Amino acid sequence: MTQRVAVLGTGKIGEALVSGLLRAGKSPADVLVTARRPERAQELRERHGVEAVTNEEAAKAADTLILTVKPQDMGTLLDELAPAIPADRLVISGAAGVPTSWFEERLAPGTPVVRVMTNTPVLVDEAMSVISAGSHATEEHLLRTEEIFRQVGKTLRVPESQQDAATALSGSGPAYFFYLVEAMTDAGILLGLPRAVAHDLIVQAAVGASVMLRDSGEHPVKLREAVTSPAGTTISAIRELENHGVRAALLSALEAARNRSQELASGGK
Ligand SMILES: NC(=O)C1=CN([C@@H]2O[C@H](COP(=O)(O)OP(=O)(O)OC[C@H]3O[C@@H](n4cnc5c(N)ncnc54)[C@H](OP(=O)(O)O)[C@@H]3O)[C@@H](O)[C@H]2O)C=CC1
Ligand SMILES: O=C(O)[C@@H]1CCC=N1
Repeated sequence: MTQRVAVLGTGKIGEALVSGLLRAGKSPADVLVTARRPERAQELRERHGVEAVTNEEAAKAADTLILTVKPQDMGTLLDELAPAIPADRLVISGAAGVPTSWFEERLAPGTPVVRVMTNTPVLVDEAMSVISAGSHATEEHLLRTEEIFRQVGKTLRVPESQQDAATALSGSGPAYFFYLVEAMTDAGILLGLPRAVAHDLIVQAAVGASVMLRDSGEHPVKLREAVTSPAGTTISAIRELENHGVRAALLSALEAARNRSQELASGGK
């Protein structure tokens, strides 16, 4: 990877990506960042040894521009940036909801745009980055995008029509697991365990279950059945989950996340 990459709007996801690229061996000289507050720019310089520049300077100096501001801030960023972006730059949007056509309408004709939905496991090189091409993005642009995001985990190409669903499952996905761990740790407290013990037990159960899901090749139903003994403890818990409509709640929750992603299509509020 010899090209220069700029991350514009280096917040949580942008910084996680920068740190991942540097961990993977990219030279700090080939990574530019932008921030809207001077103290944030200074923090990024000190933490990562990268150059913090203005959005306009980034657009001139980098071949690949990765936009990681919030969807609601994308309009302001594009107003400032669009006139400064040469049409040969690859523009990658990391924002939820906003379609590639929205960028294409604002950028010079023919500018290649790729939409990527990654997730916070970028921080531990276990991200899933879901990638879709805009109408001017070629195979070369997709390969360049995959090369960047492969440094921090897995990548998957999907048609852009699937991006809002992918955002609901994968972009937001880690939050659901953190929420479950938090709730199950509380349950441990209810059962009289010290918080630290409850936390360690649930986190290790989550890690073990995740590795089995990824590596065993077994369907999750089979894995769950193997835990569920006749007249045992697990089925007693599962009955309560079913009584409380947890499966239905998950269907509704992910549908709501998909719907919210659709609402963000125009940099929604
Ligand atoms: N968090 C997540 O799990 C995921 C987030 N995303 C997407 O990533 C994007 C960023 O999310 P996240 O990292 O959580 O948000 P953050 O608010 O942490 O990061 C956005 C950053 O952009 C900065 N910013 C805003 N406007 C400008 C501008 N005009 N010029 C320069 N910098 C600017 C903000 O500055 P300031 O610090 O001053 O607010 C902030 O630091 C969103 O579009 C989101 O949809 C995608 C996948 C997962
Ligand atoms: O909650 C959000 O809108 C962002 C996008 C996916 C994960 N976090």
